[in-house]
Formats: sequence, C-alpha cells, structure tokens
Amino acid sequence: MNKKTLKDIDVKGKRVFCRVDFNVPMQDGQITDETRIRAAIPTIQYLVEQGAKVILASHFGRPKGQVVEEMRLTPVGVRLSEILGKEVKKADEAYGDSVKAIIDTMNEGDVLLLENVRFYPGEEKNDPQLAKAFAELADVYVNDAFGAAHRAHASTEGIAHNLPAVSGFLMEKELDVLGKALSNPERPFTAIIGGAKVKDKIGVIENLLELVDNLIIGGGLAYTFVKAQGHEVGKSLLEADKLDLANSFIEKAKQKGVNFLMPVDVVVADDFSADANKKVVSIEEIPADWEALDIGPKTREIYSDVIKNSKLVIWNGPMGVFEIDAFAGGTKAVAEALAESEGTYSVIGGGDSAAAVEKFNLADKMSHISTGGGASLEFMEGKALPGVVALNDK
Ligand SMILES: Nc1ncnc2c1ncn2[C@@H]1O[C@H](COP(=O)(O)OP(=O)(O)OP(=O)(O)O)[C@@H](O)[C@H]1O
Ligand SMILES: O=C(O)[C@H](O)COP(=O)(O)O
Repeated sequence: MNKKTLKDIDVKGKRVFCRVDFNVPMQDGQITDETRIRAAIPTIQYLVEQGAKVILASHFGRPKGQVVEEMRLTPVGVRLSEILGKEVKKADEAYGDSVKAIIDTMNEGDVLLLENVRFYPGEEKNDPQLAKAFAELADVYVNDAFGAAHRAHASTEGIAHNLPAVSGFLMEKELDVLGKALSNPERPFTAIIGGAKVKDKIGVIENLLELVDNLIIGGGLAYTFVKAQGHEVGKSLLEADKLDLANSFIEKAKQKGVNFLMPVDVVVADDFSADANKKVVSIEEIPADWEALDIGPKTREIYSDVIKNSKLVIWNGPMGVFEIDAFAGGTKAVAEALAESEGTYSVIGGGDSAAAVEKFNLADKMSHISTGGGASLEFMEGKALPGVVALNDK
C-alpha cells in the first residue's frame, strides 16, 4: 500500500482520533455479531500499548443526522470494554467542549468512544466545519474503518485533510488482501457472484470479467441471466430492464475466454416461506407459478468442482435464500467446497456472504472474510475509496 500506516508514525502521548466501523448488527440492544469490533482490536490494542490517548469514532445505522436513542453506541462501548479488558469511557457527543473536557482528563493508554457520528447532519455531507471540529479533538488521525471507506464523510474523509492521517492495521490488511487478489491473482481465479439484485453488482461483474478465469452466478440475480438466455423463470426474482445487460455480460465472457457458469437446476417453491412446497427442477422447467429460491444439486456439484480446482476464489452474495434453512443448501455447498479446498485462497466480501459462512460455522476455514460490504464491492469494481485516498502518501 502506498499510504502511511500506524507503523510510520509515533503516537506516544498523542491524542489519536481513530475512525472504526462499529456498525454491527444489533437486535433489541444486543450485539448479534461482534466481528467488526474484534477486527478493530489489533489497532486499538497497539495504540493503547504505545501510550496514545485513543479516541474512537464510528457511525451506527442510518439515523439521518439526528439523535436516535436506539442508535447510541453505548452497548458497543460496553462490549469493547469487555473484549479489551479495560475501561472504555463513553461520550454522549462526538465533538465540542464536553468531549474536549473528557479528553483533557485522559491518561496515556486510555480509551474513549465518541457518540455515533451520524447524529450530526454534517457527517454524511462531509461538512468541512464538522471535519475541523473532529480534528480539534486530536493530534493524529487513524482510519481503520474499511467498512466505511467508500463513504466520503466528515469522519472518514474530511478530517484527513486537517491532521496527519494514516491507516490502521485492519484497513491495511483489507487493502492488501483484496489488492493482491485483484492485481496479481493466482490462477485459476474464480469469482462467485450471488445475492439479490443485478443492479447492485453490475460494476463488480464488469470489472471481474476482465480478471477472472471463471465467473459463477447464483442467487436471485441469476434469474435475470436465465431469462435473458430465453428460459422462463416463473415468479423468480427478475430485473426485466437488465436482460440486454445480462446478455452483454455473457457475450463479453465469451470474448474474454471466461468460463461463465449459471445454474443448470434449481430449487423452486410455491411460496417465499419456510413451509412452502418445494421441488428440484432443471433450469428449463421452472413452473410459471413457482419461484427459484436456491441452486439445485447438479449446479452445486458443478460449482464445487470449479471452486476446488481454483487457486483463488472471491465470493460475494449468497446462492439462495440462505436465511431459510430449506433454501440454504446451495450457499452451504459453496461454503463447504471453499472450506474443504485447502489449496484455495478464499476471500469473502459482502455482509450476507459473511453471515452465511458464520451460520454454517465455517468462518475459520476461510482465508479472509472482509469486514466491508459496500466497501469491498466498490473495491472489486475498481473504484477508489475516498477514505483511503485522503490518507497521507508514503
Ligand atoms: N433466489 C433468490 N430469490 C430471492 N432472494 C434471494 C435469492 N437468492 C438470494 N437471495 C437473497 O439475497 C440477499 C442477499 O443479497 P445481497 O445482494 O444483499 O448480498 P451481499 O452482497 O452478500 O450482502 P450485502 O449487501 O449485505 O453486503 C439475501 O437476503 C438472500 O435471501
Ligand atoms: O455496513 C456497512 O457496509 C458500513 O458500515 C457502511 O454503512 P452504510 O452503508 O450505512 O454507509
């Protein structure tokens, strides 16, 4: 990476504004997946050990520039304190005199968590005044929020223009792994693209077609491709205005010599529910009143073979409606193929694919699970991430 990192600067005794992505899934005030908190620990621990005064900032949810009580970061502070095994002070604001007063009392190695930065309208507008107000709290800026690096906001981008600005260890690792995968991939290189909508993945598919040997398509977005190839898809997810685009991708794959794999059989259901009637049919035989909610057994076998023969696999988006057990088999088969394939370096990007791998207890068998959903997608699209661009060059 050509950006300065934490290791390039001295933080002892300094007030460090460290942007993290603590936007964790939460239900009724309980954190349901703490992956993102744990992923930030190496940076936080290092800052503590180096004797910095650690000021953590994060967004949580989408409160749209106002205080939403349920979106306070208080539960995150409590959990962070348990994981770190030390006190984490929690501010009720993210800047201003009350926060400065707390910081004035901090000793070297102390940790303070600011309030949700999205409680202020200036955050998402990247308001220079708010960026300055954040910067006034600190001597140095560290960005470890890979998950939010695709957002040009006051705490991810604006602030970096006001302080010495470097990346944290999580940011560095994410950029290294994804960057190496895309710039110098081991081959055969396979991308698996699933999830719900073609429109969300257009840029990714376009960019990956330039790079991969195999492109595997699954999930709800597959049926736009299936329809584009002239098959009926019944009530399956369909983006009727993307049929030409889908065909242009298939055509481009041919021109580039990319092996483009689509489902050959599917699990169809007569309702989008756990107790729907379901059956396996070939891709030519989706009944008019049924919808395809998972890839079928033959498809799983074909996809698994390609995965096991790959040296590098990037996976974004589930193969079916994995949240319902009856339609989780295809996603599970892909996860298992990756887990069993020892010679394959597996990179999981996207919140839902990561959640699926967790659900099947296979997370520790994957080479790298990205903490970025949208950020990893934009990176794979070949887009520059504003939160990274703004950091100081080496
Ligand atoms: N055949 C299908 N029909 C309808 N929905 C589907 C189908 N296959 C997968 N899905 C749904 O797609 C959703 C995931 O799509 P999405 O594009 O958001 O994935 P992702 O990129 O991994 O996640 P994220 O956007 O959180 O990073 C899941 O909720 C899943 O149930
Ligand atoms: O969950 C994410 O992908 C990041 O935290 C960014 O959140 P956002 O999509 O609300 O900007």
